[in-house]
Amino acid sequence: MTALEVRHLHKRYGRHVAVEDVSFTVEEGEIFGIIGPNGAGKTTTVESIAGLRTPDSGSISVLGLDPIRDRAEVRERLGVQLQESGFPDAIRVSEALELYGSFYRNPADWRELVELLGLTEKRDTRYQALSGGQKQRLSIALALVGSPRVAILDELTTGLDPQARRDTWSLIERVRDTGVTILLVTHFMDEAERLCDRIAVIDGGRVAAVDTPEGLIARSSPVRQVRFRLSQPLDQRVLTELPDVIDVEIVKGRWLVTGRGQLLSSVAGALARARVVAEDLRVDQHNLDDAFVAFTGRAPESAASPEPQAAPESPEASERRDD
Ligand SMILES: Nc1ncnc2c1ncn2[C@@H]1O[C@H](COP(=O)(O)OP(=O)(O)OP(=O)(O)O)[C@@H](O)[C@H]1O
Repeated sequence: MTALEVRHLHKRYGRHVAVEDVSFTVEEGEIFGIIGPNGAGKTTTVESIAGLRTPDSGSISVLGLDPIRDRAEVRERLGVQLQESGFPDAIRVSEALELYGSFYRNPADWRELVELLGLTEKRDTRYQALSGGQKQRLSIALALVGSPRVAILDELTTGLDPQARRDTWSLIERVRDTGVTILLVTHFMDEAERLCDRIAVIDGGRVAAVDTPEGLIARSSPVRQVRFRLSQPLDQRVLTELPDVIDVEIVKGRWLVTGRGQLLSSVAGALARARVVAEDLRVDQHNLDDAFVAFTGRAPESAASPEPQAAPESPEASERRDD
């Protein structure tokens, strides 16, 4: 079943067009990523899905509901962790979870949530005394406290150290395993590649591509290279005549084979048939950073902000912030 459907979303702030034309669908149970340069319209898109912005045109469906018209129902089914939401310093972890839980018809058992998120020992700790990683985990717990079927996570691991980021990724996979569909906005290509089933690349308020991480990488760069040395001489035609091979070069005894498709297995098969052994074999791997550059013309902005401030929108705070 389709969890989210965005069709031709268009949103402007005054005369400035933030989202020109964005369409995508997210299936239930997916972790769906949104990546793109600063100012591309990612946050405006997810805030529109959450009912915090009113689109100028286009349509949005959240589990078959309209975020503006069916606001109360959508709020019950959609958990939101957005960028730069404030949270009172003195509130304790358990108090925050109980308070937020009280806003929903079917709140999750917050004790189970603190356990899922590794915060059991911090349940009586005040917000101001939590580390960046613990604040982030609390903000995820708060986004999940209403037992949502869909969760929006915006800049999930910005400001976290590498270990805390990896811990958060495992946690998100555990949350998905409980059946929650996740829409993830991220600046980190490693995060998107590791977590997302599919990704939309948004650039200049439009969708540049939607695909699996592997699909985006392959589409952005169908050409691959294999490098190796050979212990015995080999007639170059053994490789140049392979259908996947575009070019073969030998530089200082090192073979460099450029090609498409299943290049590595084609080359390995040909070498095995010729009974020569490749040494020091390397495959030049493209990754999502390369795909990002190919689709947007810019390098990904992955600089983390020093102080994570994320906390989810409370239902009160999430009154529509329309301009
Ligand atoms: N409330 C607002 N009023 C006016 N312009 C806005 C407002 N919010 C965002 N914008 C502008 O709309 C465009 C899209 O912003 P948005 O925050 O959706 O992009 P983004 O892709 O999430 O960017 P980032 O990665 O930097 O968070 C930007 O040019 C931004 O400056």
